[in-house]
Amino acid sequence: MRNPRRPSRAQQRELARRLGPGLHRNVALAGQTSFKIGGPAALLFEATTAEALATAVRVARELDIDYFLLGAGANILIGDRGFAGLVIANRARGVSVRGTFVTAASGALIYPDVIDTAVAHDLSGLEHYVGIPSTVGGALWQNLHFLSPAPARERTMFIGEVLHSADILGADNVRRRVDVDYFEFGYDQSVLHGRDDIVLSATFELEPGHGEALARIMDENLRWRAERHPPLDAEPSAGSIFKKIDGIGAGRLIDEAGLKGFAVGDAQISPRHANIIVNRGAATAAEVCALIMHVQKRVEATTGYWLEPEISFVGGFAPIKRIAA
Ligand SMILES: NC(=O)C1=CN([C@@H]2O[C@H](COP(=O)(O)OP(=O)(O)OC[C@H]3O[C@@H](n4cnc5c(N)ncnc54)[C@H](OP(=O)(O)O)[C@@H]3O)[C@@H](O)[C@H]2O)C=CC1
Ligand SMILES: C=C(O[C@H]1[C@H](O)[C@@H](CO)O[C@H](OP(=O)(O)OP(=O)(O)OC[C@H]2O[C@@H](n3ccc(=O)[nH]c3=O)[C@H](O)[C@@H]2O)[C@@H]1NC(C)=O)C(=O)O
Repeated sequence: MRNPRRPSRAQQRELARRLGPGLHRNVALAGQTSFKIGGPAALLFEATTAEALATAVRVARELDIDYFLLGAGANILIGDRGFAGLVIANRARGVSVRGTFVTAASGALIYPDVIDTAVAHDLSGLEHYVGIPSTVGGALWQNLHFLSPAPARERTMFIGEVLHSADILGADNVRRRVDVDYFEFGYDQSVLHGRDDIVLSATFELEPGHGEALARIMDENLRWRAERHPPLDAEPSAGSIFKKIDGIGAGRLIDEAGLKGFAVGDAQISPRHANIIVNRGAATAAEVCALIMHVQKRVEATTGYWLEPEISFVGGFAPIKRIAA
């Protein structure tokens, strides 16, 4: 994304008039991301319903104000200079059940909001994604995935497999209902990457399940994550930093390059998982970027592969100090 522009006074006045309460100025963003990094938002609007979310996006577009839609902030790095435009924080979290269909507002957390509701109704299909920080909108954006249940764990399961339909605000500012095919899901991929559509709510079609079997899958998956990933509460991160290449995990390549534990300031390649950068306390976005560039060069030199970041970079970034190779 290009550096966002600061809205003029006239744009800010009109925005405040049309959005009313819920619009705040100069809001710290670091605490609203899983990385705990990044400067402030010049303007932030809290959307607590799908209607408020649609209105905020529509108004920002009509007033030509740069905006960013913030989900759980689990897959982004916000620059140290923050976001000079409007951040729309998606806090629309309602979830409802009708038969085997679960409908959730796009700001609902996959876990616990949606999974706990589904499991309480003995519905199966979403329990695989337990413990992953993501809103429903973020999950559709990236086609959230996890391994199939133990012991086989023979394939990757995708949230697109259980999506029935979604309500979106199209890039043309028109609300419509679309079915699963609209999203053109792939691995870490959906139509949303290339189109300015906003997911307002999603409906999942699940299967009747059994409480014990669902609980077993959730326990095993939580244990799998706890054994491999640094704990988010103690070691803030944005999950996997780099994409897989030709089915090869970036973690393996970074590990082979001998970079586990390597740090730039407080940004460190997790000693536990080489594809995760952890914030040891006061890491800046500039340090994370310097570390990312260092990893790219070292991995290319040792393996021939060029790693592409999997996370999104949001807002304004201070100049990055290069690390000597
Ligand atoms: N598999 C795993 O173990 C893990 C996976 N993740 C992934 O990280 C993401 C975390 O989601 P979350 O924290 O909520 O997202 P974020 O707040 O991190 O935003 C990430 C991107 O999602 C897009 N987005 C968010 N909400 C919507 C929406 N309602 N409609 C359209 N696009 C939206 C935005 O794209 P844009 O800029 O185009 O508006 C944004 O750039 C998920 O995709 C999840 O799959 C994260 C950690 C671990
Ligand atoms: C954590 C995320 O998603 C995760 C998701 O939770 C799990 C389970 O489905 O599969 C992927 O992780 P992953 O652990 O397979 O990540 P990769 O970095 O690709 O590493 C996998 C490979 O590297 C090896 N590996 C990993 C870490 C390490 O320190 N050393 C090492 O050798 C593993 O043994 C494995 O062979 C997703 N990551 C990506 C980039 O696809 C995320 O998106 O943020």
